[in-house]
Formats: sequence, structure tokens, C-alpha cells
Amino acid sequence: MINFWKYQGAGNDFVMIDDRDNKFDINDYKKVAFLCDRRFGIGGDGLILIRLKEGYDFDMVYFNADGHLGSMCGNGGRCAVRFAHTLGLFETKTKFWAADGEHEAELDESNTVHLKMNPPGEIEINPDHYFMDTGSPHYVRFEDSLENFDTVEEGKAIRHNERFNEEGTNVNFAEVTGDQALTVYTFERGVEDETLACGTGVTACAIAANIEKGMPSPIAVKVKGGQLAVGFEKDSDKKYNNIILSGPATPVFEGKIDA
Ligand SMILES: N[C@@H](CCC[C@H](N)C(=O)O)C(=O)O
Repeated sequence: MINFWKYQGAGNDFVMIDDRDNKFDINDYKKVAFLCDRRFGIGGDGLILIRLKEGYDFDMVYFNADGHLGSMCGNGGRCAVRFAHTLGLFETKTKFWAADGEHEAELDESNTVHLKMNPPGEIEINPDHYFMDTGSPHYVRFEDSLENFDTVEEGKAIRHNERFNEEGTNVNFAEVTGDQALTVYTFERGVEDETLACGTGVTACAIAANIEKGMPSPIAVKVKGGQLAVGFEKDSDKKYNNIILSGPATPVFEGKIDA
């Protein structure tokens, strides 16, 4: 029997498990996929184990809905912070470990989680798209309008093109909606479908909007499941740092499941 909690951050939803005793078999991808299954299991875009790690408040172990260990998840990170807070692992500020290394975060009075993201490495600037790693790989393409846009069809075609087919990529489509505002739709690898929000994805889109459109920080990002914000600084070498992803992280329900 597994005790679980379900959280969502702007509609990107996760099964959360307190695994401080390291009992969960991280290689059991069939079990993770079952727990994330929306018909036969609990349902989620991913699953997160909260484990202990020396020198940190906790370790976030993230799996995609397909059951395989994933890279960094921004919305999952924000949900992990809120969950770790309910477990009593920190008070308002935390330092935790994730797939892409160390992260700091803060939970404010309105339960908004402000999560520091690691700077992207090399940013590929192509004629019609950007590609960068904001903890997870992200393809970003600007669209004049996202009205009636088919994220699944367009996203799937890019995710499975010759370049990305093997490793996969997350694919984001962004529309500029104001001086400091974007709307972003995302097709997620590992879920292999559109999700209602993607934290590492909106982070990549905010950086791309700064490069392509000179859009200043902070940038408000509307996603299908709500509202996120990305703040950043750019140094004299045009490197991005102090990148903060902010948004809600909400407990939905908790329960037990035979697995
Ligand atoms: N939803 C996530 C991104 C999750 C990572 C991704 N599916 C992958 O493994 O590439 C987010 O909020 O960042």
C-alpha cells in the first residue's frame, strides 16, 4: 500500500510520495506509469519522490508519466517545495536537490512558490526557433497567434523529427500578448501530450522573448492551467542568472493505493 498526495501547479499535476525511508524502487517504471495513469491509477503528468539528502532540506526525484526518470521539472519543483513544507522539512526558505543540481526556493504567505532555476547553458538561436536546456530540453517557437493552434499535432511532429526522436524534447509555442506578457502552450516529452503548464518551458520562453523581442523581466506567462511568472537578470556577457519561476502549487487530494 502506498500513501500518496496529489498536487498541481497551474494544472501541471503530480503524484507526490514521501519516500524519506527510500522504500520506493526507482527502477520500477511500470509502477510509476501505473500511478500516473489517469484511468487505472491516480493520474498525473509526473510523479515525485521526496527523499532526504545530506546538506539539503530534501531531494526531489522526478519521473515523467511514462514511468522513466525525468530531468528537472519547474512546476513539479514548486509542488515539491509546498509538499516538503507540509512535511515540516523547512519554514519559508529552502535549498533542495533535483536532477539538474541545487535549487533554492521560497514559499510566501499566499502559498506562491518562487523557485530559482539554474541558468541555461548554450542557447541555440535558429531562424525559426530557439533550443535550450533550462533543467530540461526545450524547443521554443514564436507564433503570431495561438488561437485555434493545434499544440499536440505541431508539438508531436517536432518532438519526433530526426533531431529529437531518440532523446526527445519538450516543445513550446509562445505568443507575445503584451510588453511583459506571453501565452505559452507546451507539448511535453515523457507525457507525450500537451500539458496545462510547464515551468522549465515557460522559463525557456521568457529567455527567448528577451533575446528575440527585448522583453524585460519580469514576464507574466499565461498557460492553459493558469498564470506563472519568470524573473531574471542578464549580465554584461549576456548570460542569464537569478532566474525565478513563480506560481501556485496546490494540494488536491491524498489517499492510499495498492501498488
Ligand atoms: N512539466 C515540467 C517539465 C518536465 C520535464 C519534461 N517532461 C522532461 O523530462 O523533459 C516542468 O514544469 O518543467
